[in-house]
Amino acid sequence: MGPTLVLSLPALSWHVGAMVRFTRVGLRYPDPTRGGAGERETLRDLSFTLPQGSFTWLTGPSGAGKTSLLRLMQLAMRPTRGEVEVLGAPLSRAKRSDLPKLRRRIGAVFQEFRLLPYLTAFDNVALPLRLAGRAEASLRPDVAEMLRWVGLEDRADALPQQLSGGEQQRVAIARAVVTRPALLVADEPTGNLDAVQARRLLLLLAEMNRLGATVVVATHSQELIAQHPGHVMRLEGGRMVALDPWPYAPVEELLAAEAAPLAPAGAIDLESPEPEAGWVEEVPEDETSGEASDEILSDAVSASVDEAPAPLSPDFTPDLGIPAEELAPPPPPRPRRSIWPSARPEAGGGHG
Ligand SMILES: Nc1ncnc2c1ncn2[C@@H]1O[C@H](COP(=O)(O)OP(=O)(O)OP(=O)(O)O)[C@@H](O)[C@H]1O
Repeated sequence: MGPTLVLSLPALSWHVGAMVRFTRVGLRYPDPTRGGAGERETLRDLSFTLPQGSFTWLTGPSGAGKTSLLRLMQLAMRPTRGEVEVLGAPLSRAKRSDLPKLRRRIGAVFQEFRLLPYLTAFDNVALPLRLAGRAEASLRPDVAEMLRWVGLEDRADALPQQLSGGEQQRVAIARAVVTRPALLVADEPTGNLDAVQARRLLLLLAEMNRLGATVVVATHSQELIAQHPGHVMRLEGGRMVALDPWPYAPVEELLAAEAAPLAPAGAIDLESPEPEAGWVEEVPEDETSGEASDEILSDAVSASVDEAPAPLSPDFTPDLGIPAEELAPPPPPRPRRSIWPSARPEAGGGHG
């Protein structure tokens, strides 16, 4: 037998491109009682790169800054200092008008589910596809497929208020992934789920990753982390204290970042009213009213669906120790257009 070439997947991933790059990022929330000046930095001096196609667990104690970090990755707010680059676009140079387009390629699941209360589960999941202009006939099977994946096929007609917290969370997850985002960020996505549903969700995230999405999941659950290989980034007090198993930013890059001048807080060149440091442009808590919410939601959750995708792999059977009877079988292959890509986009060389 000839010599075997062993490639480090993280190294390979690095060469195919960065999905997320933070360079000396700091975040300080404005304190309205102090004229907008923040009391303390929530995130401090974060520098790392997440390669395309990687799967990263984000962990750390409550208040460490995990949600804040995910919101920066989702482009829901800008940092107080440093540079955030997502999907190849440096936020400091992005125009405000560019942000919705970028955000459409990012799927996000946060602890507040932000479902539209007047839409059924089906319509909540279908919304980003409709906003992206998908024809009704083609989107219906995809939405049904997603609802099956999250185990809610028989609750498609229920309104959010008729669903349990865990069911609402699963609708939010289905909505985040139905658009096949290039980057998927999830904040405690199993927080309201029982063990079986949590494992099903993990299968879904793993499948998304296998199909090319870069996935970042914040969780307190070491049990969840142990169930799926991924890189582990640990935050404490807004600082990164552990990067396992490989350094996210090459040394040369960190050194270059040290030498480069930092963008001062507030210097980001966005069109129209300059936001305050920690500016947040996101879906409001109260989404009880119509069109305006839809418009905002379109930025928050919709994604372009301009490629002809293939179905979830029918032979997808990751071994997570789940009894077969606990899992509904993955949907059978169908000779139709579906939401899933046939190959990893842009040669994503992930791992996981
Ligand atoms: N909008 C905000 N305004 C002011 N301070 C905030 C805001 N959001 C978060 N913080 C503060 O920033 C710090 C980090 O919060 P964050 O939610 O990012 O942490 P976390 O690690 O996700 O916590 P948890 O695990 O409890 O969800 C906390 O001290 C929190 O109080």
